[in-house]
Amino acid sequence: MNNTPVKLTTDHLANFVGPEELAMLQPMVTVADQLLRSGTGAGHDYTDWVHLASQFDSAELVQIQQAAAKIKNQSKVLVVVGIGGSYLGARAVIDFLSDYFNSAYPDGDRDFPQILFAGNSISPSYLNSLIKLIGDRDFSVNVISKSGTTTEPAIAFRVLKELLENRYGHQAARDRIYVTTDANQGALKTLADQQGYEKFVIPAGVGGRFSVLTAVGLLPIAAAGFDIDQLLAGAKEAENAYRSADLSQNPAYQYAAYRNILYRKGYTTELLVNYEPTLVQIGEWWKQLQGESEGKDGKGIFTATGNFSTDLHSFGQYIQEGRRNLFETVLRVKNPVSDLAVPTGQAEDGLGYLEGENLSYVNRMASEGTLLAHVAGGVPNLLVEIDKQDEFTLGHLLYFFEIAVGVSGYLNGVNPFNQPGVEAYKQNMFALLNKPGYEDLHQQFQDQGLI
Ligand SMILES: O=P(O)(O)OC[C@H]1O[C@](O)(CO)[C@@H](O)[C@@H]1O
Repeated sequence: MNNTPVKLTTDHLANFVGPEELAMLQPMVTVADQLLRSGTGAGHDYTDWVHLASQFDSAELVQIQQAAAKIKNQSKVLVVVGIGGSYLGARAVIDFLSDYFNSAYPDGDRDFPQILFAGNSISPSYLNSLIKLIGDRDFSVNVISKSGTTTEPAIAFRVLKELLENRYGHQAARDRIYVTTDANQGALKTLADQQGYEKFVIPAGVGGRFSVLTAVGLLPIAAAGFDIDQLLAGAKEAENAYRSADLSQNPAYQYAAYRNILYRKGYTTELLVNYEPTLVQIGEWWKQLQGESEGKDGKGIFTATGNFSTDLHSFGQYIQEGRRNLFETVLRVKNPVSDLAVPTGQAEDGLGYLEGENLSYVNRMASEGTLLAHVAGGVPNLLVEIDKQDEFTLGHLLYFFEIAVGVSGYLNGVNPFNQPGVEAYKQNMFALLNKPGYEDLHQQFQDQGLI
């Protein structure tokens, strides 16, 4: 267990959680584990992600690799169209593994297509800017939607499809469109069948927020030039590492259990904190994973992110001295991708004490200092440390959070695999837009003078 590339440290909880409290949760964790793994818990139809990596269909993997190679040959840009779980995982992985300014380099300096994301908002300015950025470069589109009916990606896809067809003609445009959707249903599936687009399947038993290790994430990640075999290998190792229901043997379950203990003590907001901007999108992925899985039935930890040390200069004051309902999970990279020393011989700036020190060391001391200050200020801290930023480690880390939230949801007595609350805004939006089928609500809004 100690050799895993993801390490959970809970020492800093000593002031907040008694030594016996974790053990007291063991019976509940055992039940939650059984619910999850035996397929008898609420939402059990959506738990196929538990064994995705170890049971991945090798023929599908080949299809993904071939499509990625084809995209590389045909295009300088791949636009990934999707929202929520249909883009957050790919974006998180690609950001985590990429050079910071990869996207800003000229095409000639990039070995793989530039990956752009669309359909994750309804902003017309964003879409116009994206089209401007594509310019006259060759591009392909991977449209991803499990339901095949989500409004945001559907609009973006319609726009980009038209752009492709205008540029390449109807026939050649088809060859640049890759569809990832449900195997049997949805408007996108129907369209893909009619038009003969290359199709990838989101397994029925895997919800959007758990789909990063399906074609949803793997095709864009492979197209960006990253090693999806290693990503899956890391997740597969994690399947094994976190299979025990025994809390003392399972750090992912410990994470779930400590969160539950803290939540019941009134620590109702969790910040996932990073000290490396390449982790920002991991935080975005994690927010959906946790938020949609746990925030229901009037319950659940509210999840947010802290991008440090940047945010220490914005809401750091609140964390240190504001309302005491926060806890932090610090996600730290032990060995950064590259290092840089503070230059020597410049006396005036007051940095003499740092001369020659590596920034990784300074960054680590910033994280240690912050952790000590926040704990002293009444903010419980958990630490999740990863060795390095590579595909294998990331695959392991993604699974760590997934399996933890599955158990965590059951511990809190909710169905971790549905998201009924997301429909509320959609209903209102459809009624306001006068979508067929929403006439009654449209009328109500009209009567209230809202439209
Ligand atoms: O893949 P789809 O069906 O377009 O859904 C995108 C996202 O929208 C949600 O269904 C919420 O509406 C998420 O759960 C999901 O990840």
